[in-house]
Amino acid sequence: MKFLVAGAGGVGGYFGSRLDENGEDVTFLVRESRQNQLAQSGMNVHSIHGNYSFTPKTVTKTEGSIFDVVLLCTKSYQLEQMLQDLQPFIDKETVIIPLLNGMAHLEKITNHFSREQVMGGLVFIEAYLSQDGTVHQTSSTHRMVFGEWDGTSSRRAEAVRKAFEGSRCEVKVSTEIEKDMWEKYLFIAAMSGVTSLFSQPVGPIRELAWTRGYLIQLIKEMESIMRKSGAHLSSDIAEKHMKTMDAMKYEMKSSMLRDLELGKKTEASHLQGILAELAHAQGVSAPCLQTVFSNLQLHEQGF
Ligand SMILES: NC(=O)C1=CN([C@@H]2O[C@H](COP(=O)(O)OP(=O)(O)OC[C@H]3O[C@@H](n4cnc5c(N)ncnc54)[C@H](OP(=O)(O)O)[C@@H]3O)[C@@H](O)[C@H]2O)C=CC1
Ligand SMILES: CC(C)(CO)C(=O)C(=O)O
Repeated sequence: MKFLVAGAGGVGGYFGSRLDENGEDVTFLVRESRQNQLAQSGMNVHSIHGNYSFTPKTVTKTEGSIFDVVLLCTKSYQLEQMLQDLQPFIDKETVIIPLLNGMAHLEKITNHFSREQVMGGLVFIEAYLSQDGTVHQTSSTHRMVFGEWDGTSSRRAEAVRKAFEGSRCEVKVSTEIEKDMWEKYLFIAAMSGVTSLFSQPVGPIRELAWTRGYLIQLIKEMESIMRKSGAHLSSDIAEKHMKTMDAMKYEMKSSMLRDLELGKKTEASHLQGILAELAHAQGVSAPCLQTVFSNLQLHEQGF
């Protein structure tokens, strides 16, 4: 099975490297500057689950050949360019597994290719690239979840699962991938929202009564907006997410907060922005969400 990892950043670099370490045929679709960096220094993963370094196979958008599976690992604001760049590597048998946070990317991908070619996917991990191109992986959780929209256990899903079997990361096929994605979306939109608003990791926020209360209210607002839009979420999802945040390491940051600290663009429109639009369309007031999103918009405008 030939894997193409589209985007060799934190997520793509980590899961692609674990596949390579597991003896699979992995190639990274990168831009020229990352290709040069990888040719010179190799792919280096520094992880609490074990380091791994190797010389990866890379391609740029001009060097097309067909792949069996694409792990799509860009930021949401890079997606449209990536979908165009991916075209030469994909035929109708290729399966695409997007690992982005959120939900809004799905329509763009299925419009560009087709719904049959796309499975649902998500990751729970803290991973990022440092300046020298090293992939740092710092969370105890390093899980990828994916699956068919109708929940069936297809041959292609099983083949992907098998490729990861025995690797150092955790990979699971879900029978409810759409629900899993909405639930992760709720989690990350709230967690990235509060960590960015208060410029703090999750620890101090969950421990101060006022900020904890704010986080709980934000989750409730977002949950209600999602349910009104037709999302199926577990009845106790808010409590489950608070439990997860309580169990996270004190210093755990969202990738959005890390991006803000580096003055980088964020996925705010894709995560909180879409929810703010839905709230507006539903005619509901969502003051915590609006504050979180306004904060992110001000950052994007350079304030
Ligand atoms: N990092 C994390 O811990 C987690 C991230 N996620 C989600 O995963 C997704 C990816 O995040 P993350 O890995 O952190 O992002 P990164 O910015 O670390 O990685 C994205 C990579 O994609 C590359 N890229 C973008 N467009 C192209 C293109 N057209 N051709 C080739 N390469 C391209 C970028 O390269 P370049 O530098 O050249 O732009 C970059 O290396 C996001 O949606 C995020 O929300 C989910 C859970 C955890
Ligand atoms: C919170 C975390 C690390 C959990 O996977 C995440 O999804 C992100 O920061 O984008």
